[in-house]
Amino acid sequence: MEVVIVPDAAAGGELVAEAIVRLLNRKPDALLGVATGSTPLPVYQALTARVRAGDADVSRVRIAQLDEYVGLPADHPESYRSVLHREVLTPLGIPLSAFLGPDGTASDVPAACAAYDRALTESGGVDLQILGIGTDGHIGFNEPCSSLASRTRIKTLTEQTRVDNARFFDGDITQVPHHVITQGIGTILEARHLVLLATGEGKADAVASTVEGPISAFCPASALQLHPHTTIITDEAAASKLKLADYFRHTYANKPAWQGI
Ligand SMILES: N[C@@H]1[C@@H](O)[C@H](O)[C@@H](COP(=O)(O)O)O[C@@H]1O
Repeated sequence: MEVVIVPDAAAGGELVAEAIVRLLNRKPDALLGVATGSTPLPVYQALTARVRAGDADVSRVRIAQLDEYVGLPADHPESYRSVLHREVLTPLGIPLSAFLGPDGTASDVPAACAAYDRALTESGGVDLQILGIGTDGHIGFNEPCSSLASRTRIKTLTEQTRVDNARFFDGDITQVPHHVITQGIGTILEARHLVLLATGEGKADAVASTVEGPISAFCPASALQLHPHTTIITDEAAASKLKLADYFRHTYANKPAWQGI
């Protein structure tokens, strides 16, 4: 697990955009796993700038969704499909035909979950998965005590996550769905490169548990310790509870630039 402490969210966005540019130059039809939430937005902005500057061609890239609310119509502005359309596909000029995601409106949700999990495998697997982290250590919508071997399935949100996400629903928690579809932790761990971003003091405990805590379903993101290629990118505030922060800084400062993340 590599931990990179960056001065601010914009620097983190540029670092991840650079990793995606390198990936696309090596594999133009890469499957890029994207997350919602406010943390990854600087990545999408930096990537859009790099693509517009001609550094990478996204005409063959494919995009995979991490999670989705159950029951929100697909065209609801806060369905994750709509959010990703707005924040990722439209700015990058990627057509919907290149987008893979679960159907949050399906009448048979377990079947929709299994179909999406299968589709990810059949499409060759995710090459680079962008992740945010919840204040309780969730990744995707795998809440604490999710099985570390879980596959894509329906989950129930904790009260804390619904409170955190109410800001996207005019601050009204009653509008935040209780149920979601999320790639499982086992599914997420199949991506070739996992890049988790965390910014702000509110994520400091979750980051410390993820990086330095025991591997435990109580902090779902700690499962990333099992993955051979995980990069954790944090700002100073989110890194503030890491005991090994100086070691991580030293390691990254002495890494050859050609190596990337
Ligand atoms: N399902 C999403 C997660 O994928 C995201 O990581 C988390 C944190 O969001 P933010 O980056 O806005 O703090 O929010 C939601 O719960």
